[in-house]
Amino acid sequence: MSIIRLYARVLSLLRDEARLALTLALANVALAAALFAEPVLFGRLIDVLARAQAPDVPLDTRRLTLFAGLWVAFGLFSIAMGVVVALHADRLSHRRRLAVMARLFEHVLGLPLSFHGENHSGRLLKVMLEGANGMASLWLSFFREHCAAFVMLVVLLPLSLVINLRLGALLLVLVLVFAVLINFVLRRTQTMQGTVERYHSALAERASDALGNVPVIQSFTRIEAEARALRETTDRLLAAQTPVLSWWALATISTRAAATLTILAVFLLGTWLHLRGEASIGEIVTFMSLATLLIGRLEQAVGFVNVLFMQAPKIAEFFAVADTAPTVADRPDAVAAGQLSGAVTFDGVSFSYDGKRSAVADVTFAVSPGETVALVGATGSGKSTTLGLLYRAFDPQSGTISVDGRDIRSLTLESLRHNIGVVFQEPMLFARSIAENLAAGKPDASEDEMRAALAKAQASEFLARQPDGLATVIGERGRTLSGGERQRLSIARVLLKNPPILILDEATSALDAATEAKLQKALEAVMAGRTTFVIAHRLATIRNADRILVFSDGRIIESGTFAELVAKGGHFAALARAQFLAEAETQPEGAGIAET
Ligand SMILES: Nc1ncnc2c1ncn2[C@@H]1O[C@H](COP(=O)(O)OP(=O)(O)OP(=O)(O)O)[C@@H](O)[C@H]1O
Repeated sequence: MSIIRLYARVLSLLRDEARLALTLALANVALAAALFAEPVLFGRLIDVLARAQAPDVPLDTRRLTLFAGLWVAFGLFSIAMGVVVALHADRLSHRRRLAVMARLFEHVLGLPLSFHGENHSGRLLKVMLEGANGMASLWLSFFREHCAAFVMLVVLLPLSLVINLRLGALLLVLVLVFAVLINFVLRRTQTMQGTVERYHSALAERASDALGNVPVIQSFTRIEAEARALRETTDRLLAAQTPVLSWWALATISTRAAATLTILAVFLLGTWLHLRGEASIGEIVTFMSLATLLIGRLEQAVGFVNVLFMQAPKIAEFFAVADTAPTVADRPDAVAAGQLSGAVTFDGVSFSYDGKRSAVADVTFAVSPGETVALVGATGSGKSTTLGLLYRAFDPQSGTISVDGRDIRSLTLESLRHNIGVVFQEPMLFARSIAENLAAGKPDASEDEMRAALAKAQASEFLARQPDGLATVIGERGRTLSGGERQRLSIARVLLKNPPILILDEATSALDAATEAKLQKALEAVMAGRTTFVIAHRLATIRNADRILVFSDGRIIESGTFAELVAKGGHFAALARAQFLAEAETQPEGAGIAET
């Protein structure tokens, strides 16, 4: 996207407050006009005074008072306008900054998991904050300085030509020199600044990745290595940034030099014209003031291009995220699902993350409401992906998934997901209070309901240990809790949601045998009357499933009850035998499959 188009898009984001923005722009024009009047009036005053120097010419007090009065009036008007613009421009840009940030935040939350898989949260946070801040600085500078500066340039130049053609031409040459110079520097540095921004994003990603994994860094004694890696990125960033800064420093110095030379040239040319009787002293004074004003505006314009240039890559990244269309979205004719009963059908469903290798291949099965179906198979065989397709974390490339006979793509996403509760492999908790985490399951849940859900999830006793009970804040991703406590909390969360379809993705894997056995009973009570999908590596936990689907390389290779599959003597039977051996070796008196 060219820098001009980018800027136009940034300004177009003010359309929600178009009237205020337009008023501010007009106030800027008025300001520019008022500022222009000052040097002209000053010149006129000098001429009135100069004329009175001649013998027999009295001082024209009427004109003197008129010009002085007008000058005061324009001065006061400029101050008043300036205050109005500064005050409202500030508020407007802050309001819009927060609004675009909030809009992008909502948009990003709705983007598919595949997008989040490819984009680190640290990078996204940086894009959101820096992009919005960059736009705010452009809006602010547009209303505070640049709108007036550009209007003045457009108005000043032709007017100065009208006042004195030759002196005006000098100013025109100056503007052209500025334009050529800035264009040259822009072209030289645009790609470089893009690289700089990529390093900035990499830096944000690397730092937030490290901060999210402090336990690993400390236990693997990686502090020095991580700090070194970060320094390497900052060194690369600096190496890319330095030439850009040098070019812009050169541009600033050159424009300053051109400005000084122009002022000098105006003075010399003006004096020469005056000596030839072709320009009055007032005209020279007017032109000197005009040139100073114009140079001030030109330098502002250069400053603006510089700000725009530095912010452009950040804003471009912001727009790139904002333009990412959710691949999983409501169809225009999608309807609300209402309360589903939970009959689930997969018909020839295939899905690939990268478009090359299938994560799920031609999966077909049907589940009646209230049935419990277990998915087993080697790690990476496609179990989680299959169930992710059910709540439309992604859409399959081929095949159909239906609930209660209705294609899930004909239902609104929100109403479909309302009917499905997921206990994820990683508990995924918020760094908020226990109550707030539970409220994700049921926003209006009462304290009693929360306590009941925690009791069902075998979490009452751990709640009692928390210093502030339900109000206890549990740290980033629930870090202040043990793995088992996190899992019980996430189970309580889904119990509060009370959905007709339940997905338990390794829900009990972090629990000790005794808690797991207790929770298993609680889960069985919860599972009754709901369609439940269970992913479990420990086959003991799925002994009572109505049906077991055995996955290998994304395909279902066997299906049946526990007894049927063991009797069949295939893949599952081998898996079961291996686990009996493993459990017999490590837990001679433990709860092996035979005992549960
Ligand atoms: N977000 C992702 N992007 C790309 N590939 C992925 C993604 N998630 C999973 N995969 C790949 O898809 C395949 C199936 O993964 P999936 O998580 O469904 O397996 P699984 O059977 O649930 O494994 P596990 O038992 O270890 O949880 C794997 O090869 C995995 O590497």
